[in-house]
Amino acid sequence: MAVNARQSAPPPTFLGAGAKTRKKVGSLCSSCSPSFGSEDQAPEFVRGKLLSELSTWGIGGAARLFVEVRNREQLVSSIRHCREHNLKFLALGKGSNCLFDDRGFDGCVILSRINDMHENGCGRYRVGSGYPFNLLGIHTSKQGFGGLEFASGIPGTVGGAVFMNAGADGQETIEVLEAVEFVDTNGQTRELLKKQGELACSYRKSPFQGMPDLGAILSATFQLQPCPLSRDRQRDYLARRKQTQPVNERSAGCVFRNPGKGCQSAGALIEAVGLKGLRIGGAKVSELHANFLINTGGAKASDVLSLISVIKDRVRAESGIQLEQEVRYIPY
Ligand SMILES: NC(=O)C1=CN([C@@H]2O[C@H](COP(=O)(O)OP(=O)(O)OC[C@H]3O[C@@H](n4cnc5c(N)ncnc54)[C@H](OP(=O)(O)O)[C@@H]3O)[C@@H](O)[C@H]2O)C=CC1
Ligand SMILES: C=C(O[C@H]1[C@H](O)[C@@H](CO)O[C@H](OP(=O)(O)OP(=O)(O)OC[C@H]2O[C@@H](n3ccc(=O)[nH]c3=O)[C@H](O)[C@@H]2O)[C@@H]1NC(C)=O)C(=O)O
Repeated sequence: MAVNARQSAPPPTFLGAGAKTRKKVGSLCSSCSPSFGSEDQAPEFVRGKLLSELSTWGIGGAARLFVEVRNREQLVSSIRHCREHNLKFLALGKGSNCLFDDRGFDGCVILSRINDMHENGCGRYRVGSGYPFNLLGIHTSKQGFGGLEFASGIPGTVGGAVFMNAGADGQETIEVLEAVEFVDTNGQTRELLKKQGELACSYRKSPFQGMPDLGAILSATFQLQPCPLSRDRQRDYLARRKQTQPVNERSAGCVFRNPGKGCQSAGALIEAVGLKGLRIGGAKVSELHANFLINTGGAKASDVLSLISVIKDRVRAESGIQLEQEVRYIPY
């Protein structure tokens, strides 16, 4: 699935010539960063950041512009800045579900590192979009609250998990999600509430995918229930994951969605057509779990895309099933 970055438009003129090296190009202009307490808090835009450093696959060329935001004001201001300069942008978490193009991204990558957490002691957690999802799974399970045990092995952020409606081990993010706060492309903050029916999700789908005026997710509120078995369950899920998935290799988790009821899982289908271990360039189908494609070193996005194409063709030819990608390909 190719992803359209938000607000496709010509690059801004203030950037000057593209640089190969990481180089600061300046902070937000004063007209679009009204709410900072001090200059020190203004996010710094960096030119030429290598996206291979920001994706679990370790693949991708340079971003035209990159900014890391650590609080809501910085995120809102960064989005307003992109809008004012007609700059396309995308929001990024841990890059565990993205395939960046070998040429990079001709826009601004906004990395959320908004890590605040507020808990009420009764299973309600309001967490910033950059909070690591795996840590949230461990933290909540240790505190005896159930519902996010599955998260402890997921290498993404809260923002990415909400956006993808992450799931594993029979649990899904939506089941315990109460509210999501986001900023739209005009820089306005808004909230969607589950009790109002505004968070309808299905398998790996959330209302945020395809939302035309989504800027970026700011925070999510989860309501969990007391569960004495939560910590044991979380440990069991993690142990099983380590046995069945190549967790120590460079991947982006499962590449294909499972086809659905009555069908085998995508991994089983790929194994059945004999493609485990198939290699194109530096990319390889995992020997442990065939729905994982590994960067064995120096893999290009084009290697991964070729492997995806071969897998789809072979599975369709031999089983009649059309596999669909779960990972998001981000074109230049
Ligand atoms: N079940 C499993 O074992 C695994 C699951 N995963 C899944 O992948 C997810 C990836 O998380 P993560 O690595 O953080 O995501 P990524 O950084 O890979 O981003 C994936 C997409 O999510 C969107 N996104 C990320 N953060 C935000 C945000 N703050 N606001 C709005 N959109 C956002 C972006 O959409 P856009 O491009 O439109 O801006 C982006 O393309 C996990 O949470 C999980 O769902 C990954 C690995 C293993
Ligand atoms: C990895 C991801 O999520 C994973 C999640 O971690 C696990 C655990 O709950 O369940 C899903 O995998 P999955 O359907 O392959 O689950 P598994 O339990 O590993 O395998 C299902 C069945 O397929 C078989 N299988 C799996 C892989 C393989 O190479 N060969 C094979 O035969 C397994 O033996 C099992 O009988 C999610 N994948 C999808 C696409 O839904 C991800 O989202 O990135």
